[in-house]
Amino acid sequence: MAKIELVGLGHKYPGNADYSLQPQTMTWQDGGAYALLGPSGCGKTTLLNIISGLLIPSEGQVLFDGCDVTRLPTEQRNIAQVFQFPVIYDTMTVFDNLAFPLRNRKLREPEVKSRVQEIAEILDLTGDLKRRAAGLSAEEKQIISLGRGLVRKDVAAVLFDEPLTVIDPHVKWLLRRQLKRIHQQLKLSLIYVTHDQIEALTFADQVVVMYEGQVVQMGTPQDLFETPAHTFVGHFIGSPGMNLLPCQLEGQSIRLGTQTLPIDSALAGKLASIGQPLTLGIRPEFIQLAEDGPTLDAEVLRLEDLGTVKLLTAQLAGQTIKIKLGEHASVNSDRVRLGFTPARTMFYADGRRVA
Ligand SMILES: Nc1ncnc2c1ncn2[C@@H]1O[C@H](COP(=O)(O)OP(=O)(O)OP(=O)(O)O)[C@@H](O)[C@H]1O
Repeated sequence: MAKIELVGLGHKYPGNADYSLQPQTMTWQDGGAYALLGPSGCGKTTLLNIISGLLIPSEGQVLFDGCDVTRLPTEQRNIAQVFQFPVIYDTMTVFDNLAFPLRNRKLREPEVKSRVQEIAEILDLTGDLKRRAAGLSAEEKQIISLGRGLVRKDVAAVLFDEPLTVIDPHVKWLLRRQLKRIHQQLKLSLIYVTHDQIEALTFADQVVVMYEGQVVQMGTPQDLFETPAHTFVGHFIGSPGMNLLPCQLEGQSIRLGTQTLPIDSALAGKLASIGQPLTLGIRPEFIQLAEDGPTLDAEVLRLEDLGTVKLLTAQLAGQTIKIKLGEHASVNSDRVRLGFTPARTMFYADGRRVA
């Protein structure tokens, strides 16, 4: 396993004026389970291909444990890859498919056997080891592809590119949990590309969120939920995402339309130094119906019962705002007073969190 460093790494495809990957520097720790998450076109595949060696970046370097591998071909990087669709040998048995990467590295047969058995057990393939791969479904073949990716202990990293695309939703859920267990047991460095936030949040210790060619936040699922570093993270993570409301600083208060919300003097001082248009960000989970204390008045648009929670949609300062309430909450008027939890109220300027 290796520590992976990206140093001033950026990429422009030939003929493109703009960066598909904005120049950036970051470190991916040895043994970490990382998910690379972002919408279509944000640059995930470009970054993964640079790490795997399929693409040479137009600038910057990739280091594996301090060694510059930027221009090394994939075969010389000592990585394993799992793609969207199965890559296995139909004529071989499941055992031989799993053993292939180990035999290729000239491991001794007793070691091959014990490692294949270990992986087969985790992926629930023990009963299938003697079967020929040709007779298996696409889903079963993809599980073997996962096993082939995970079977070597000596790889710098295992890279997954949307590996569960062909898998049925129920099995997907089980596999995500198994992958997490494999990571805990085997301590492999895993990088998992996905555009699905549930997949990223259940699999990874660290989620790397990409937006318009930039990593806008690398953090635990809890960090992304509680302190989004960018409005995109606030909006993209969570269901529904963070409420984002344009606002102005006015002395010791925040102005939202015709209403004001008092803030403490340290925060006011910090925001005064920003000198740019501000956006207040608050998750639907951190707004309450309030009777006293600082509140904001909002017009009720609708209240939906989602089973374990109720979702209130309201209008505040010309903006639609979402509030998650308890399952027994009721709203008996067309106006409500809302309290914002101060510690969960974030401020952004030009997309970035400033307080
Ligand atoms: N070979 C290429 N030549 C020119 N531009 C490219 C090439 N490959 C990707 N791009 C552009 O680079 C940007 C990032 O693409 P990339 O495929 O890395 O995004 P992605 O996040 O992986 O998207 P998806 O989830 O759809 O695969 C996009 O604007 C895309 O159009």
